[in-house]
Amino acid sequence: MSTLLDLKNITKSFGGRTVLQDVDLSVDAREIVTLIGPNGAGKSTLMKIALGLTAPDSGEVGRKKGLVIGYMPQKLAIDDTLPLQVEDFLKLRPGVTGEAVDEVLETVRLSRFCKSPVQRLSGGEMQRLLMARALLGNPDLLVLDEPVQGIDIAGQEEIYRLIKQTRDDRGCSVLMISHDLHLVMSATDRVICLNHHICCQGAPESVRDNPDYHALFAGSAENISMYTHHHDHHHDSRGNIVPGPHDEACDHD
Ligand SMILES: Nc1ncnc2c1ncn2[C@@H]1O[C@H](COP(=O)(O)OP(=O)(O)OP(=O)(O)O)[C@@H](O)[C@H]1O
Repeated sequence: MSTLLDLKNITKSFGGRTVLQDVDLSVDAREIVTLIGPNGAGKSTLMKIALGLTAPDSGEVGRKKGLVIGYMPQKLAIDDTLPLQVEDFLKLRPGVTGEAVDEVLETVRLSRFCKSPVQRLSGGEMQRLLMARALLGNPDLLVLDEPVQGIDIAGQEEIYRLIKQTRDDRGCSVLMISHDLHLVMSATDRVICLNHHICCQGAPESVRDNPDYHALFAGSAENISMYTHHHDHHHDSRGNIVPGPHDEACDHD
């Protein structure tokens, strides 16, 4: 199986504060990998390092030769007064053909909106349009930064379904950030639970049942009271790793 992305021992600090400590991240061909973790855990920083937008302080970043990446940002602000139809927005990409635009609009199920002003799209439709734009270059790897932020549950389910369908149909890999393990479960092969370092990773079901996941999302993970966990580390108030168990972090035991 070929590996598209291979990051090893990535460490990154900002202003003397360690945001990523010895983090490994790999994405194989046709694999869907989801990064989850609390606010400020370093997810976007790791993604930017993977994309080559930020340099790590140390560690190795390997990308498959000739790798084409399609990036979908969290949000895109478009001036309300700008007269811009959905299909014109996609045609802004240099060298894109009308045929390619029709094809990606079909993929994200927005064909019927091709003449609509982008400002009239709902939150979920706008996210699908951003996904269409990311697909225009026929990427080997689709990188999605919180693709469902601010979208209602039905819209979220649709986008996750679409992501999985896109991988199945196009054979591309996906790396995405999410805050919600429950919703991404059906649309991901591997979940990496990040809080400055990798707390746990694996198939979604194994992460869901992992005590470290429950410790990280204490209070928000479902059925939290059912779990008893024994950590070999905890996090201080700045998120740094401190060896040994922490009674406060285990309040819900
Ligand atoms: N360019 C920067 N300069 C200084 N600090 C930064 C920079 N980029 C990120 N940080 C800090 O690094 C930490 C991790 O940020 P990052 O955006 O990677 O977290 P995240 O897990 O994506 O968070 P969220 O879920 O809130 O988006 C945060 O405390 C952030 O303030």
